[in-house]
Amino acid sequence: MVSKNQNRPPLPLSSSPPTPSSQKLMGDEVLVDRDLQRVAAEKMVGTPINGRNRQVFTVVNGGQDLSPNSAPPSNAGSDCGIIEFTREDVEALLNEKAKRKDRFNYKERCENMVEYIKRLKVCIRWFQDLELNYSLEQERLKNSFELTQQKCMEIELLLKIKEEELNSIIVEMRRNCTNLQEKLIKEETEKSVAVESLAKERESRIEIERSQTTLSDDLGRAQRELQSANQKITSLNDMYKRLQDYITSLQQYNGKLHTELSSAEDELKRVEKEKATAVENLTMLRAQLTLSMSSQEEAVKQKEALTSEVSSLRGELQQAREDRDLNLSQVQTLSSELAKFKESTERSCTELSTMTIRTNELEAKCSLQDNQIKELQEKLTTAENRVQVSDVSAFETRTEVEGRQKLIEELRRRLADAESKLIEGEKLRKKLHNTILELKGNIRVFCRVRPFLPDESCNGECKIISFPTSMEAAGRGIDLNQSGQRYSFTFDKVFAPDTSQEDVFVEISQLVQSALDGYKVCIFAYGQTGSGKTYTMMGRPGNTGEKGLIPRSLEQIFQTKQSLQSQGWKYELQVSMLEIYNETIRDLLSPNKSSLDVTRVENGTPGKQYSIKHDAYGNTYVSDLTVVDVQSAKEVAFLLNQAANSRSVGKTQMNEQSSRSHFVFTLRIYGVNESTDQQVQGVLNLIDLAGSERLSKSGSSGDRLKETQAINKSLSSLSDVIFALAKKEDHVPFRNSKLTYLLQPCLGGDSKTLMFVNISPEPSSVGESLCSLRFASRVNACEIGTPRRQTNGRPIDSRLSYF
Ligand SMILES: Nc1ncnc2c1ncn2[C@@H]1O[C@H](COP(=O)(O)OP(=O)(O)OP(=O)(O)O)[C@@H](O)[C@H]1O
Repeated sequence: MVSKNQNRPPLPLSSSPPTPSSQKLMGDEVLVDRDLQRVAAEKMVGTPINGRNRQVFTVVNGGQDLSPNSAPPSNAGSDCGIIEFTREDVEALLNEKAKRKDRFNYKERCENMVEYIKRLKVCIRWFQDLELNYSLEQERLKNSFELTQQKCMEIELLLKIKEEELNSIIVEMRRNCTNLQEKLIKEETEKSVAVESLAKERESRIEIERSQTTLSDDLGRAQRELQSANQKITSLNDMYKRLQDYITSLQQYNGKLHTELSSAEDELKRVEKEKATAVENLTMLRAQLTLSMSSQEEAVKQKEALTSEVSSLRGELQQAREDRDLNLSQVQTLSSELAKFKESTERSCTELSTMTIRTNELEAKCSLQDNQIKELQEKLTTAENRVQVSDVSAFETRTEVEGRQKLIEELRRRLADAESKLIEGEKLRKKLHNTILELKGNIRVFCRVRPFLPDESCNGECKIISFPTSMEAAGRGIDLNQSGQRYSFTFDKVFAPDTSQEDVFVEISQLVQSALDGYKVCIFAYGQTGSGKTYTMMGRPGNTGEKGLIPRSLEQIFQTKQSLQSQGWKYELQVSMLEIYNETIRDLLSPNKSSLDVTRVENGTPGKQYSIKHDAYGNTYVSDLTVVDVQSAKEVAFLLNQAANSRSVGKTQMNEQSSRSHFVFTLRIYGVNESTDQQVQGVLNLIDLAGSERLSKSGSSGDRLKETQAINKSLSSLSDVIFALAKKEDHVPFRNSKLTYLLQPCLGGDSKTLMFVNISPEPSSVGESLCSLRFASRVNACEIGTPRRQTNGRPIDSRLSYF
């Protein structure tokens, strides 16, 4: 019964209660048997307890089948080896019947019972061990159940989240589904439409097939055209390459110009140095020449004195010779007389002695005269020697003077050469500078400082403006001193207060010439009130020496027009003048004076409203503007006078006659060369802007205040445009004011533009001057593109074209 057999088959699952026979047989032990049987059955084989099967352990233990033989290992009988019981063993033990030979042999019966009890005890111990193992296993399973439950909860939570996610996905998908359904419906409608159109297309296809034949012919023709177009493309490509080469050569030319410029500058420096040395030499030679001239004059004087002395000595000598000859003849006469007397010695001794005395006297006189003659001859020789010496020295001086005169001539020639080279070099420098600027595409800026006016006084201490003298900055730099702080600026040219109107014009004459060559040229003057804008542009009325740029430009244009006639050029010139006053355009040449007053109402409608328009070719039009054909500078002068009388001027704190508007003078030039069939179309715009001062400075009120506000608005629009251009912004606010809209072609590209920034030297204007210089400096840095020459035909209605 007690078995050590491990391979014994496991106890079958059974919950059958102990048979009644065993109950009967066992008597009071039946209870024990039944309990043991139940406990063994329950604990060993997982018999349902309280009707519940312990199947759950199977699940908890990961699907491990909890078969009866999977019972925890038992230690039963560990003190006497491993004793294991099977169900049959236990049942056999419980069902074991007492073997009794003698029913009343209680001893035997007792022994049997003891034996049986022992076995039962072993079995019970086995059961107890088993129970202990089971309780341990139960504990372990409980723990793992809790763990699993926790995991379950987590999984449930995850599942919940997942479910929510899935729900939202489902909602989204449902929405998508609805959309798709809608799309489907739409597609279906489209499809039906498409089907319809397909039918139509089929019909049209038949139609097309019919026309295909025609098209095939066309295709053949088009292919031929394509071939010729391809040829054109090839030739255009060639041209493109040629243009590329041309650009490269232009770039090289530019580089060459740069090197030439630097070499010209070097040459200029060298020539300047040579000039300085030549001038120095010349001064030295001049001094020497004056010295030698004075010494020559002295020598000539000496020579004259000596000559007169020599002639007087010669006279004296002649006299002495004559005396001597006379004396000699007397001596001869006396000698002959002596001979006669000697012959007649006898005749008179007294006479002889007298005669001897006389002869002696005469001989003594003769020898005296001989001595005198000798003396005079000596004197003559000395005088002649001196004359010879002075002649030699005079000759020497003359040759020296001639040599020096030759040297002076040579130096003068070299100086003239150097000066002409200098002028040529300067011209070349200007030309190269112009070319570089044109290539750079910048707006050029000239700065002009006006002199102090008679009613303004300033001693050296309050000098706020100075001009640097260094080689690089000379003529181009200006320094402004504000409360001890120095601000330096450099422009294309800086004109000091003593620069004449003519000198200023010389600098812009080339630009004016460009207008005749077919360029759009725009020159405008910017600066605070009273800084000299009108003086620069128009000059001082009634003083021809102080004519401004506008009259001078026109004179030059008419002169050049005249001289170009011999080359076959014929020009037509048209003038228009307008002003922008309080953001309104006024036609200054309008024969109808009322048109100047835009606020005036005629026949129920207000005065003319001029509008600005730009076409695709960069031409600007001002509707209804008066354009006058002009033939001479005088005619223009007359028109300028007429316009000046119509201008809006007023008195401000800063200027007696202050321009309260922007004045725009336009000269349109249309040129044809009949011999070469060339055409050019240039425009010259000369603009005198209104003063740029702040309200506080202008001391304006009432109408003046309104004017100043309008001026400031348009000038600030101008600066906005300039800054937008400088920053290369996509949007440039040209339309913000009439002025900027009118100037759009000049500021936005195409044209050669020059700005004068006029500066007042007054210390009280230092703030305004600084603002003007800063603005001008930004303008100088502003790139507007490369100017283009306009050589096409005139616009359809050229009389409307403005810029
Ligand atoms: N370079 C100069 N040489 C001599 N006088 C000058 C010079 N520049 C300006 N002036 C004189 O200064 C005064 C003011 O000049 P102007 O009227 O030209 O200034 P403005 O800038 O046009 O002023 P506004 O904006 O008020 O019209 C005038 O009397 C003018 O003759």
